Amino acid sequence: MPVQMHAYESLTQWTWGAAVAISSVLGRDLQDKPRARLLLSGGSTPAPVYEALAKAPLDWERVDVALVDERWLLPDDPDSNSRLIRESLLRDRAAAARFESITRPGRSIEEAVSAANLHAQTPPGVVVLGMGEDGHTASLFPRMQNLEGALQSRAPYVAVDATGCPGAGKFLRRISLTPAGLEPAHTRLLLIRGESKRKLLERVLAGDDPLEYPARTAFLTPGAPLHIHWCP
Ligand SMILES: O=C1O[C@H](COP(=O)(O)O)[C@@H](O)[C@H](O)[C@H]1O
Repeated sequence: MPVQMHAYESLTQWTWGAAVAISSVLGRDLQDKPRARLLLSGGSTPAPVYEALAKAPLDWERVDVALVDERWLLPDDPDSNSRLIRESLLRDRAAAARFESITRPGRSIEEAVSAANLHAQTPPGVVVLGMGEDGHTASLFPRMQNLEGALQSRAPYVAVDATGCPGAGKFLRRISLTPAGLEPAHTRLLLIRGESKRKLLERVLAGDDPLEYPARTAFLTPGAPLHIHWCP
């Protein structure tokens, strides 16, 4: 299985280990190409890594930062993934990066998906994924209506309706990266913390049905190996 586990003893080691891993790949991309493209997840886990990454001595003006997924909220909403990334990453040196929010005032959800798909014509370099306690990744939730359609979509982003999925909380309408959007990335990371996610990860890695645990798309989708960064 194309999975590499990076287990750390502490939150500090995890934070810096993951941040250094991301920044070294971005640095290599910037040596080879005019611009580097980084896709980031939101949620409650990755902020410390983004804060550490913001200090990396990169030519951030040449880095495009975009979202793996977004809740159907305006980009300034405190619960939006955009806001999380603005506050945790787009500061210090990384303040110079170019950020693409998916949602915008006046944009319909269809327009937001089209805009995300337009941007996705430039393939991502690095994709940072998360995993919820229910085994979702991006905004692909177990038992979500038309999950199969999202998993098989040829579009990099789709709109989803997570009605009936407890893991989505009160954020039911969302826009999500699909496996087709993940596939072209040359580097994939999964950032997780805590014992319960470690146990869940064992179950996720032990099977091959993405409908049961959509987080399996992180390693089942053809392409780059998955680097899992975990700490207690
Ligand atoms: O809703 C979301 O959840 C996942 C996992 O989040 P976490 O709070 O369990 O770390 C996240 O990766 C995704 O971007 C977000 O929209």
